[in-house]
Amino acid sequence: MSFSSLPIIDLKADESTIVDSILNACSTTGFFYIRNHDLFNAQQHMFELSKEFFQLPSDIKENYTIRTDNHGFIRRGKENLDSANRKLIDEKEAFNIAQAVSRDRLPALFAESNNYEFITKFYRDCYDLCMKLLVYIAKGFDIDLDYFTSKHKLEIEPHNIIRLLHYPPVTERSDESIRAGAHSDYGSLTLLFQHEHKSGLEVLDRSTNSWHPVEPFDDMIVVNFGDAFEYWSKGFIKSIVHRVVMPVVDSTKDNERYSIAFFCGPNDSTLLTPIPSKLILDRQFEKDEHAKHALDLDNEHVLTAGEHLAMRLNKTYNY
Ligand SMILES: O=C(O)CCC(=O)C(=O)O
Ligand SMILES: [Fe+2]
Repeated sequence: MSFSSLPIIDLKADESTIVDSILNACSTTGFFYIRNHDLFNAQQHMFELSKEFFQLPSDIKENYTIRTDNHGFIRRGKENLDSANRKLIDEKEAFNIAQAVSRDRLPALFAESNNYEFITKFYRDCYDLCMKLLVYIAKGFDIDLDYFTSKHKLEIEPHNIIRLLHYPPVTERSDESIRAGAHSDYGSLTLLFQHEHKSGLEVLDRSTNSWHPVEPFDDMIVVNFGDAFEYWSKGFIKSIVHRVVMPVVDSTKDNERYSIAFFCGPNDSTLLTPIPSKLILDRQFEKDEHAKHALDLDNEHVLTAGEHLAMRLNKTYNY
């Protein structure tokens, strides 16, 4: 398994194969594809809704501007995912849908009964898939099977976000912009749905400082680990740095891109302390440049997932 051919995990394989291959992905790339999931039709419908939403006039979209609860619309130019590089502006717009948000915080398109019901079900399916993966990961680390799932309780305060992303067409390429700046995700797991085979996503191999493209297979979900796992595993699992680069401009090819991310995050009070696994018992946390920048490792006080999330969001948005 390597960055030039990211691991593919087949959810229809037998359990021990899945557990072994996820553990292998954990210790190598931190990014993998999953195949044979049941979300393809739902994902296509979610993309249709997303396209309809982003076609609305800006003033309507801006009625739902993001607030500190991380729910709402993020206009083009508002977000800078690479908080270490303030000059690069992200050429994208996004809509974050917080779980269990009240209907009046949703645009009419998403609040409409059938669509609301559909989005609620899509949410639940993405959450359930993440919980399934968390059980496999716990098995791989030989710890209690509910070790991770018990930190993602829906009835406390769910920290899951569906994020619809739209990267508008590009007619001129500029070195001053990027589609999504280099960053790691802040929670535990991310599911990323790609669409119409539009590429641009790249992952960083932190050991060699080299970028590798992630091929867009629409029928496979890309999964990556977020910062919580780097803390929990003392860096055995890396929260992988990724970005979306500008497309090559070719007037014969449409380069508009849509993607959808499902960010799964632990409950606020979850401690970011090492998991009780023999696999990492004697491990020393490697503090490379990214870990120093994104994680608060020199602090004596043990961070909670809520504190970490607040710190990362503050660096990303200026509300
Ligand atoms: O659009 C993509 O492919 C990636 C988006 C992403 O990494 C993010 O929003 O965190
Ligand atoms: Fe990301």
